Amino acid sequence: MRAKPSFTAGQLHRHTSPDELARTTRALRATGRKIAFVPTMGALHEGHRELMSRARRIPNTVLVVSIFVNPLQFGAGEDFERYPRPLEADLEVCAAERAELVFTPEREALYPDGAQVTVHPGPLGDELEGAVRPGHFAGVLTVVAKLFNIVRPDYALFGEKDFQQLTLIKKMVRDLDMDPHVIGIPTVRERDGLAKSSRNAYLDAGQRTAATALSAAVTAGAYAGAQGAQAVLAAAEAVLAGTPELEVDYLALRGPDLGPAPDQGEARLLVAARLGGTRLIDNAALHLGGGELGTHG
Ligand SMILES: Nc1ncnc2c1ncn2[C@@H]1O[C@H](COP(=O)(O)OP(=O)(O)OP(=O)(O)O)[C@@H](O)[C@H]1O
Ligand SMILES: CC(C)(CO)[C@@H](O)C(=O)[O-]
Ligand code: BAL
Repeated sequence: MRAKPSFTAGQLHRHTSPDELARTTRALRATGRKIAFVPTMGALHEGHRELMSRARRIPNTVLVVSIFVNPLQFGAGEDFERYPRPLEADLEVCAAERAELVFTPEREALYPDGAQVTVHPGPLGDELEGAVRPGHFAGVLTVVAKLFNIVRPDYALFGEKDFQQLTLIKKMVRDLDMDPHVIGIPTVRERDGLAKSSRNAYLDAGQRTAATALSAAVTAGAYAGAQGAQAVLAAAEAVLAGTPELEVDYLALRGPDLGPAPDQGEARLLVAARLGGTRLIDNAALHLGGGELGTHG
């Protein structure tokens, strides 16, 4: 018989084995505690801390954080190799945020046979981020589905910074009848508006200044919402045009679930751009038409 996993409430426990983590979360659920899960790729910053802090505030929950740089979601020539992996500092952040379980699997533990069976994200997976990063969302949904099966969370928290990812995870949970309640958390920003992101560490001083144009563009677009779609795009484009260092991959106005934008009502403005070898994304919620001011999510 397998030993019962040892667990001391209030302490951080690190697991690298999927089986061991699954047994621990199962045992915790049997004691009546709920599981709140924050999946990450590490290099933890204030955005991740906000997800953890929100998770912790759900009553009677154990906070589980995963740290795994998922090779399946990186394309050839992307930054898988150089992605920052400051594990010791990350474990300190998890402890400071009072996580009780942190999962840091090796690649072989999650993909013992490679990844032959994967999750197909459907048409939205080929649009926006998916058009620029083919296969990215199949990689994201596959690892998230695996992590959900291992952790069996009651709640799973994701950032709105990666809005298309959040939308597709909600869709996967609905379409594949999964259990977790998916919670989206608004984007945490630097004082000048730049969305916090692990990839901001790649930026040199000049690029860091230029990077503020992404949030400035979606904010300008959001505030033009009352004048309609054309005005939104024109306002955002004007900001982007003022920062020629940015190579824009897309600026797109969509509905709140990333379908076509409505003539009036809730919408999302999304942008992606490259600065040298660094790719950044941002987005904002807005209200189209009706004379109301847009909001910045
Ligand atoms: N600024 C932020 N505000 C809120 N949530 C965030 C923020 N940045 C990342 N997250 C969320 O944290 C989770 C883990 O993201 P990840 O580890 O990829 O961090 P990241 O900073 O987005 O990294 P990257 O630079 O690779 O995009 C995701 O749900 C993501 O949306
Ligand atoms: C959800 C995720 C942890 C899957 O690898 C990743 O895409 C991320 O960090 O946003
Ligand atoms: N935060 C999204 C993960 C990625 O860009 O690969």
